[in-house]
Formats: sequence, structure tokens, C-alpha cells
Amino acid sequence: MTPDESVVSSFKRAAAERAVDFIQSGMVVGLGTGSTAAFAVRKLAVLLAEGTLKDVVGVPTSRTTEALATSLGVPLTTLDVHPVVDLTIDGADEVAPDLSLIKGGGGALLREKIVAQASRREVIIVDAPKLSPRLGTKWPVPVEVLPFGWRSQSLFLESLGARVTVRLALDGAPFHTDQGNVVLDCDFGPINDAAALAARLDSRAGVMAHGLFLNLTTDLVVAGPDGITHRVR
Ligand SMILES: O=C[C@H](O)[C@H](O)[C@H](O)COP(=O)(O)O
Repeated sequence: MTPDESVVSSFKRAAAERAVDFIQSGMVVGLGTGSTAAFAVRKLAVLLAEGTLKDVVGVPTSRTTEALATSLGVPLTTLDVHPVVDLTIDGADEVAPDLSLIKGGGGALLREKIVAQASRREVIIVDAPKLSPRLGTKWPVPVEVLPFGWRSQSLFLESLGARVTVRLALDGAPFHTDQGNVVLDCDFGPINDAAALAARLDSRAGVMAHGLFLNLTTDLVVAGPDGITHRVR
């Protein structure tokens, strides 16, 4: 890990551990996906092991998070058993001033959005460089599409003005999400009307999810050289 990476990790960890302070015993907690959210899972596991927190169960937003939580002894549940989540802690790829997000850099966008929509409180944790003047400035919008007809979806997304890249796995084959879908990363550049774009994507058959998370964030915890800030929407 380079010095810069270790500094970024320290900020991610600081934001994550601050968010874990919001968890109370007895809660159903949404467990996000990505490197920042992983710090939150680790901190939660420590607090449960030492008895500081009790009777907390987690709803994982990906198989990766499920495996991490299981390995650390964090009790898990499902939305079938607990259809309402008290508090979710998750990361983001880009955060706009109105707390709208781009998520899905790790491919977990569909389950993350389902859990976010089921949550009373959605706490987003980021390091400072994730902050952006407008969505799309720093990160493409991941769009999860059914493998059936994905090339037609690519043409549709290009017609909306995106430069489309099929996300590949490490072996060079197309990446597949936990649901077996394909991810098309769509570079729209800075997005003027995220709500209108989200509506267009939501209305397209075969688009299973997109990374525009609008009106879902309740809290934002940011860590950077100036310390940790917590904003409530
Ligand atoms: O699909 C992945 C999620 O949306 C992550 O929360 C997001 O990509 C941020 O990940 P990281 O905390 O590793 O930057």
C-alpha cells in the first residue's frame, strides 16, 4: 500500500467508525459494500465481540459483505425476516452537494438500493475526494442490465449521451453482479438533471438498476485532512 493509499484508508476507516457510533443495541443494520463499508463491518464486529453492542443483526448488500460479516461473527438476517432496516451504513463513489450519490463502483448497486429504500436511515461514509460539485463529474453511472439484450441497452444509453464501457472482471470477461447481470459504466459527464436521467433509466425494460441514488441519503459522514464532518439531510 502506497503512503497515499494508507492515508485514504485512514480517512475511510475514520468515517466508517464514526458512523458505527450511530448503531444501537437491538438494531437491524444494513451492511454496505466496498472498502469504506468494510471498515464499518469490522468495527461493528469488534463492538459486538466486546459486548458494547448487543442483539444487532446485519442485512448484507452483497455476497462479498455477507462473507466478510460471517467471517467476523456478525449475525446476519434478511429483508424477508426484517423488511425494515433501522440504519444502513454504506459508501459511495461520488457525492453531490444535495447528498445525491453515484454508487455501484463495486457492482453492488441493486441490492444496495433495495436495502437503502428499506432503511429508516441511510448513512453514507466517504473520504473527502468523493465530494463533487455535480454527479458525473468524477464517476460514470453504473447501469446494471439483464444479459438478455445488453447490446441494445448499450445503444440506448449511448442515445442518452453516454460513453458506454462494459465492465470487465479481472480475467477480462464481462463482470457479473450477484444477480448475474452485466454492468455498463456510462460516462455522461456532469449531469444536469439527475432525476430526469434516473427516470429514463428506470423506465427502460432490461435495466435492473442504476447507480443514481437520489433522495436516499439521510446522513453523510466525510473524513479528510480537516477531520470528520457529519451532515444530516
Ligand atoms: O458497489 C459498490 C458500492 O456502491 C460502494 O459503496 C462504492 O463503490 C464505494 O466503494 P469504496 O468505499 O470502496 O470507495
